[in-house]
Amino acid sequence: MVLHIAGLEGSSVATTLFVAVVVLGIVQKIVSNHLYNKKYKFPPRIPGLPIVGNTFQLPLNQQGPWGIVQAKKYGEMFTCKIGVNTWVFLNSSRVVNDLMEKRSGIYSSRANLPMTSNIMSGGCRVLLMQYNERWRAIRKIMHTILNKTNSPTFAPFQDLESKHLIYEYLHNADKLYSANQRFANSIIMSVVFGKRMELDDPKMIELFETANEIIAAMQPGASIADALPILENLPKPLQWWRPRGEREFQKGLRVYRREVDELRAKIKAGTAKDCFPVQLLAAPETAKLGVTQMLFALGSIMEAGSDTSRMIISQILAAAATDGHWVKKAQALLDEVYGSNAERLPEFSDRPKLKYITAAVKESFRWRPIAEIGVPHMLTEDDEYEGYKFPAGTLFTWNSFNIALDPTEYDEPERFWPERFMNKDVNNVVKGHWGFGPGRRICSGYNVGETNVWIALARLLYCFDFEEVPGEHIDTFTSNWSEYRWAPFPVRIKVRSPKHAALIEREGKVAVETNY
Ligand code: HEM
Repeated sequence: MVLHIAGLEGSSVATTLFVAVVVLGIVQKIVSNHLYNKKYKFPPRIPGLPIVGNTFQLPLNQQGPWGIVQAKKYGEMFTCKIGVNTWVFLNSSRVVNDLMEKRSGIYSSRANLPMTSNIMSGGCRVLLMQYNERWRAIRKIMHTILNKTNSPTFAPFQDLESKHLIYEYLHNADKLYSANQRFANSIIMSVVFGKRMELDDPKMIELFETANEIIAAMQPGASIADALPILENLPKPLQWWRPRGEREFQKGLRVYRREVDELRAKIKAGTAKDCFPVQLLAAPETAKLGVTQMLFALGSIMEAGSDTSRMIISQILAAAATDGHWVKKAQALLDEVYGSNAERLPEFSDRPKLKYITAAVKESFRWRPIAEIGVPHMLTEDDEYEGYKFPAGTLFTWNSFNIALDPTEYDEPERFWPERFMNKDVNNVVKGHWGFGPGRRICSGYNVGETNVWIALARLLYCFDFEEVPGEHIDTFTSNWSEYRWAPFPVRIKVRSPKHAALIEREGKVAVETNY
């Protein structure tokens, strides 16, 4: 027997080891499941298959509509099993508020993702980190860049880039998806690295590719190692998913490091000001956390800061083209403040007079949430709620699409209807919707995201009308907002008058020609 094993090919040994690990895992799971079911009590479960549970029932795309169907069937909460994890979906604001918001001290960690977090991100991507000291240190650093008191740092870049944006809409309307990307990316690159981005810049495309790789890998069932973390105990050479993960990690690191190196070279040549990354990399925290961690912190800001704002702007265009009633109202208000003969562009300083625009921006965070079924948070201690008993390690997510489109939560929820946010909380960016997530894991960049979208929307609506292309209806439930290589939907854009066109030329040209 010993001789026989010694004589086997390497691949047979791998298979034997793999089968042994899986069988051991299954036996262990059956025993622990029995004890677990006796001790804990969960909301209704979606029936699934043995071992894999509901892993392959959750679609990779269009998860929002799936979440709605399940919530209709099972009520305010339901449970499913994805990989080895138990997920509880929270389907109303009431339960999200009670658990993920009010008890966020214990509802704020993340699942163990051996592939996506440990290998592809080297454990350094803030979005995927467990709730621990490292996460706190990185959130603190991000806060110093992204907090509201830093708005004056962002405002001049948002002003410049949104002028550039309307210029692109006037001259390159067929590439507006690319213009939206450039706008969002260039703001964050200007603040963090002191440089602007060009339309279709290959470096920007590479950044979007890195971000998209991670989002795809995070989807439940996308990676066997994340679905069955026990596989991470296999010897490294037998982890067949590892080389791909390590390649992705190196690619991300190269993309982030390139920006820092470029900046350092400019500083050495005296062509750039000292700015945030250089101070950060020289700071004592960096020595503690390591250079790779700091590069990933900067990378996360670049990725998260660009992708989200451009998707929301895309959604607003779709909302404007498919339902013009709110556009007319917004344009009437903009005309009241700036005149209908296009003498000057909307400005941040007029925000108090433009509450309807602020409400429209809030509505864009609610309307078709980009994190369709939320982003799961892991419970770190056993907890009890309304007769249920949850063990530490359970994942909780806010069923975002379902809540946003539930008529018991919002009147006429399918409509893009800014009026719903015309109340005393209009200026509270996060109140009244879950677009930025709940509790302590709430999006770090919501102030920057909100102001990006605000200035873009005010200027786009003042200057342009948006219409559907005849015969090509935009389906706002199924459009792929994350598409960055081509337009996610067809839309017709018309400048409102020759005077508006002249204003865009005047202001936009200067912006396009500004270089630093
Ligand atoms: C404009 C629209 C934006 C939307 C709709 C959005 C949405 C979200 C959501 C849903 C999460 C997950 C929250 C959770 O797990 O509870 C998140 C996390 C995050 N967002 Fe945003 N975001 C936006 C803009 C931004 C911007 C502009 C930045 C940075 C410049 C940013 C940086 C981050 C980071 C770093 C995290 C990870 C937080 C953590 O896990 O601790 N986001 N965002």
